[in-house]
Amino acid sequence: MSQLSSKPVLLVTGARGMVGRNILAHDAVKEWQVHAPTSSELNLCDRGAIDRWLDDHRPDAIVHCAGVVGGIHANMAEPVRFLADNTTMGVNLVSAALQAGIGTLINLGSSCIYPRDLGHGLSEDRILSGPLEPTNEGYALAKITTMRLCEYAMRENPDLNYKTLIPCNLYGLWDKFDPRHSHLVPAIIHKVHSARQAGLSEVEIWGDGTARREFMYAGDLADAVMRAVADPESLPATLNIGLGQDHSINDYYAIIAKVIGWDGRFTHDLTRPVGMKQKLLDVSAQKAWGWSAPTALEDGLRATYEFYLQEQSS
Ligand SMILES: NC(=O)C1=CN([C@@H]2O[C@H](COP(=O)(O)OP(=O)(O)OC[C@H]3O[C@@H](n4cnc5c(N)ncnc54)[C@H](OP(=O)(O)O)[C@@H]3O)[C@@H](O)[C@H]2O)C=CC1
Ligand SMILES: C[C@H]1O[C@H](OP(=O)(O)OP(=O)(O)OC[C@H]2O[C@@H](n3cnc4c(=O)[nH]c(N)nc43)[C@H](O)[C@@H]2O)[C@@H](O)[C@@H](O)C1=O
Repeated sequence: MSQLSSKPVLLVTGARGMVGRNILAHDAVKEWQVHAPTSSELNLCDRGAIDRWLDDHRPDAIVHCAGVVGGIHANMAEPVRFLADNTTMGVNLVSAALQAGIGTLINLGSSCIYPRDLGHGLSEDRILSGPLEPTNEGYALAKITTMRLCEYAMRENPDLNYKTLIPCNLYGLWDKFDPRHSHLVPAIIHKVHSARQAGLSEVEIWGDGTARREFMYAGDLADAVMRAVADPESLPATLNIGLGQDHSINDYYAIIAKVIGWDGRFTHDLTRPVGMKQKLLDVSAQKAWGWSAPTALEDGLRATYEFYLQEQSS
């Protein structure tokens, strides 16, 4: 507990990113004295910098949102960086937290850590039960390494709460709309909006559009994270955070076109990578934890498009 205030001290890494900014916008942060250093203020690839930061600020809890993150195109373009930087950040932070005696760390995994061929019913016990999806294998290996390090730390010291939340795909305010880095939803928003502005009647879909994805509103994940960090004892070591339902890529394009008000046609570029055909999380453990995501897809998409328009006009 910091001497300056009666509130517990919380470190949020990656706080300038989509999940981090949604966490900072969450009402529950007022219960904490929050520190949200940028990567230039605290480079998680520098273990010494983390040791010094933790010694100076003595946080009571850490939420780890930092990472090299991007869609299928970004993962395929930079496998070395996705593996090396994400592994280094995760191992540095968990090891430094251990050494500094930090009791609570909420780590963010990703549904891409599941075997590529399971499709649905992805329950936490299925991790490492089969080969990974090649298009994001490096990123998945980094996520699995950090998750396992948290579990091993708790095995050695049962008083620790180093817990991993495994979110499905995410979209929302402060997402990345640059096609070089974006995931599906921000990519569709950018492409369909640009087509409407340019008076184009066609938008191209990568692949045949039959792959399926489970996209959760990032503001809802932030709610799950803030509940987790306030009561880490209530969590299992690893917990899926998902919706329990998914849509096809074609559906996402059609729904977003309706939200934007564009009624053109779609074409399919079959030369583009499609990644996992499906990765629908099993949310039984999440239900037992007593949480579910409240935001309906169309409402979340509308809020995200409004944010995109504001960003475009600023
Ligand atoms: N987006 C998604 O669909 C999903 C994301 N996740 C996970 O959620 C977490 C957050 O993702 P998201 O918000 O989308 O990611 P973003 O790319 O939006 O944000 C990641 C942040 O990480 C920070 N960062 C990168 N490198 C370093 C470094 N060396 N040292 C310190 N900070 C660094 C960046 O900070 P700065 O801006 O200061 O450089 C950046 O803001 C990640 O762990 C991701 O794997 C899980 C499932 C789905
Ligand atoms: C979040 C999680 O999952 C990520 O993997 P992903 O789900 O495959 O990422 P994605 O959102 O970029 O693609 C979703 C699907 O959509 C199709 N698709 C169609 N048209 C566009 C399009 O225009 N852009 C993109 N990006 N995809 C498109 C695309 O072909 C694919 O089938 C990891 O990178 C990693 O970040 C991770 O942990």
